[in-house]
Amino acid sequence: MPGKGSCKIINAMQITIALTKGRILKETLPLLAAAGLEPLEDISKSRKLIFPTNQQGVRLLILRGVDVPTYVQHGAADLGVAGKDTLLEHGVDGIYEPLDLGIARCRLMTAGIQGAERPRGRIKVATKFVQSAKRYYAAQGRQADIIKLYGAMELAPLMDLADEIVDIVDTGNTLKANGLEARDTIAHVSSRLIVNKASMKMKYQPINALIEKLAAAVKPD
Ligand SMILES: Nc1ncnc2c1ncn2[C@@H]1O[C@H](COP(=O)(O)OP(=O)(O)OP(=O)(O)O)[C@@H](O)[C@H]1O
Ligand SMILES: O=P(O)(O)OC[C@H]1O[C@H](OP(=O)(O)OP(=O)(O)O)[C@H](O)[C@@H]1O
Repeated sequence: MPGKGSCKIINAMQITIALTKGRILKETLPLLAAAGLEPLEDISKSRKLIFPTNQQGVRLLILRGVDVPTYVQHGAADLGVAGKDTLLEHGVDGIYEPLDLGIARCRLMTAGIQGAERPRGRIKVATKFVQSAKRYYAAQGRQADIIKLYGAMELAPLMDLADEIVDIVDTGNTLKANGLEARDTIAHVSSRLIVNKASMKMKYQPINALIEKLAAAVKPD
């Protein structure tokens, strides 16, 4: 018969993984499957946010990307998968980043109107990546007024809301379709496995086993 304390031990071994929904989720699920971890139902056909898996005690949370580091930082999830762009914005206090999963690759870049001269003095920059933009322009010695947007950044230079934007670029098609050109690369982005620092200590064995299996599943560059 299990004693009173055994429940705690089982809970301590519960592993919660926060996944970023959308394009990252699509690329994460095959990696998890290769590591032997699969949700018990089709996530794409469900409105649920928590999914048990084929491994007892391991569950998946489906979140917006921006919320994944928050769940992991506070220990509401032990592990997470998030884009490097999101991690650069959020900061990595209380979080380890042990593995580059090599998925959802893109670049965080500055962009502006095709052929337009870049302003010399103070520059207006529209972006949802406020922290990364601030750091980037400061490192360049440029004075920048950062305007926070939540999407469709490409519109900002066209409507004269901003001189430049800081956004994700992959093929460059979105910029081109809107008459913009990519300028400087701020960061190379891919999705990372992140781990709560306390969880890494308390649940070292199962977490490390998962990291090793995922590392083996990651495609080399
Ligand atoms: N065109 C792209 N190619 C490859 N990876 C991308 C691309 N766009 C975004 N990503 C990566 O995927 C992550 C999620 O982007 P996605 O566009 O799916 O969601 P979002 O619009 O940023 O967030 P939400 O849907 O929560 O508002 C980004 O944080 C980035 O790491
Ligand atoms: O260089 P490209 O290949 O065109 O990709 C870049 C675009 O991809 C992302 O948007 P997404 O397609 O995810 O749409 P979103 O606006 O919903 O984020 C990102 O915000 C860029 O707009």
